[in-house]
Amino acid sequence: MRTSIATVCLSGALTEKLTAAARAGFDGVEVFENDLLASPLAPEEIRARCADLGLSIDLYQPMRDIEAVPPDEFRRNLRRAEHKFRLMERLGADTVLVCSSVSPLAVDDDALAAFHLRRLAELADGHGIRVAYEALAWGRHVSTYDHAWRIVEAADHPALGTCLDSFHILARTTDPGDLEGIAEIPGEKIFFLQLADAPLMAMDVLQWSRHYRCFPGQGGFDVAGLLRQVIKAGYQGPLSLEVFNDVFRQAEAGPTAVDARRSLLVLQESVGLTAPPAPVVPTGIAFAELVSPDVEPVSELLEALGFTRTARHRGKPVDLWQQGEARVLLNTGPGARRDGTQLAAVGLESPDPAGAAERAESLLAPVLPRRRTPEDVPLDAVAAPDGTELFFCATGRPGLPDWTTDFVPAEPAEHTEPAEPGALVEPPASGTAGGLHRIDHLALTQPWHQFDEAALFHRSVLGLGALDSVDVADPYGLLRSRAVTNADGSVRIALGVGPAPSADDGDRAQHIALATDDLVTAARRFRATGGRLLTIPANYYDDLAARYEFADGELETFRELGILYDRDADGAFRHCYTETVGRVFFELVQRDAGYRGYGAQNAPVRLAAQHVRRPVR
Ligand SMILES: O=C(O)c1ccc(O)c(O)c1
Ligand SMILES: [Mg+2]
Repeated sequence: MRTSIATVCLSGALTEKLTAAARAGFDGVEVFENDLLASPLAPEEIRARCADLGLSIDLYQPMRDIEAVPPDEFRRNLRRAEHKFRLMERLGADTVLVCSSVSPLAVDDDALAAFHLRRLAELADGHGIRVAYEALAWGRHVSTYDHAWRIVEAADHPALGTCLDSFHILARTTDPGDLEGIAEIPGEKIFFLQLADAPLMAMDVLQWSRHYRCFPGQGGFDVAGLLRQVIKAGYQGPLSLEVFNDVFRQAEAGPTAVDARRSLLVLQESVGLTAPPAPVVPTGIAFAELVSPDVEPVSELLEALGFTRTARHRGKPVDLWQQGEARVLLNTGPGARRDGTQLAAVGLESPDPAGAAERAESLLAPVLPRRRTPEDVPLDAVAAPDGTELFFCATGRPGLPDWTTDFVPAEPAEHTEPAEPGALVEPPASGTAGGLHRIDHLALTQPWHQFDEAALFHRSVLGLGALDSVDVADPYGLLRSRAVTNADGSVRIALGVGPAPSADDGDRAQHIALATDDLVTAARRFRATGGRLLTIPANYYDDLAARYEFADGELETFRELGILYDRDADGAFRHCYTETVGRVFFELVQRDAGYRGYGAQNAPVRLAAQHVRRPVR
């Protein structure tokens, strides 16, 4: 089906919006009246610009407060409509959206509403224009799709149909039975379909609609269930996104348009309209790559954690540090000097790296060059919305490109023969010196305007499942966090976001959580080798003592080492934190098999402790 996007979804001037929509691959747009009014371009010029960009103008909107008003008012409305129809002819738009009236002048009289809409449709017809009547969820007398349809049916004019908007429908009902009436509407009388999702919130519906809509798949509505009914009805028009959202209004139009189109691609797949390459769910974290201009502090930290530098890239200043199954690449190449120490890339162990990349590409993930230098093993990689490079890896699996073959053992120094594929998969002789054996999870703080996009990206592109988002109090704002994981928890990524645009985007913290079976021993070893753990206030431990019972001496040990504790119905979680280098710190975690969380309960205390250690700017 054709895809379309309302100009109100995107930031910027009309021409910027149109360019962004076209670049993201939309077929058409809904032109919002305000965007046209504010544009220096004449309607003919807008029409030409759209044509140049390959965009159709699928809808002009909105027209308000037309129907069921006193005769004088209606006469004025027709005059207004005549103006707009002439404008639409110049624009080359053949469908206009009419919202159900919110005017205090409107009366509760369906027959009158039908009569007025019929008169409007007759006038529109003379200009070759169709009228699509939409029930606003807060309409004065008409606020449901079935009511709007009854009026359209009664008006009985070929140039009059209805517009369905998933927000207005799903904001008013969560009962799938209430959607079944949609399939009863003749498909050709559904003139337009607007799609939006929204987080489930208990608030005034108009405010909810105007500020919190999001793209399908980013909220809590069953947009797919609604779309199935619309398809069942025989609807043939475009799938159009209409999202009013305070964040998207500020964010750059280009990336927002891509996020929007990805959401539609995923929605179309979910109802069986399209069949892109299936997701290939990652089965583990092959490596985390840090780039850093400060080799020494990072190396010292890795050493104190018990990592061993086992290999070096044969062509670049990239070292492989290993401990058990935990692998950290430390890249000190030219790119490293730009932004300080940060987590720049993640290797995801993939059953089918090429298939994973095809899936990602089909969902508009930027594909990265397969080789960083001509000698490198060709690896499939894409960029996540925050710029993190995701490599789809096959570590030591014959027949597939193996990233470890680009590395040669670090010792002895003169040894430069390329290693056999898989040669580095075995833990080095040092084994798990620090008692840490794998990466438990990665935590990536997203740019403030990309949180919803990031969650949708990781779910749809990587096939990970998303947990509910949680709010976490930071001393200087409220953070949101949402984890995405695979089924067995061998891949866990905690996506986070700050409260507002950060003054310095480089502040976005990232961390690597390393798993241990014995946190107390691991923490002691870390300290004994010169590592510094984040200090946690005594008040926290007094509170723990009130909430849980501990074995003799356990709480005192936690207090001494700065270990935080949480539990859910299925198990306990013990964790502590290293100091931060650049944007990056490490977490040491001991997770009982059943525990599913990330210690969010403790995050406010941890965040406050990290602020104490960092100079306030
Ligand atoms: O919030 C509004 O006024 C408004 C306008 C046009 C629409 O299509 C809509 O769904 C809402
Ligand atoms: Mg709408």
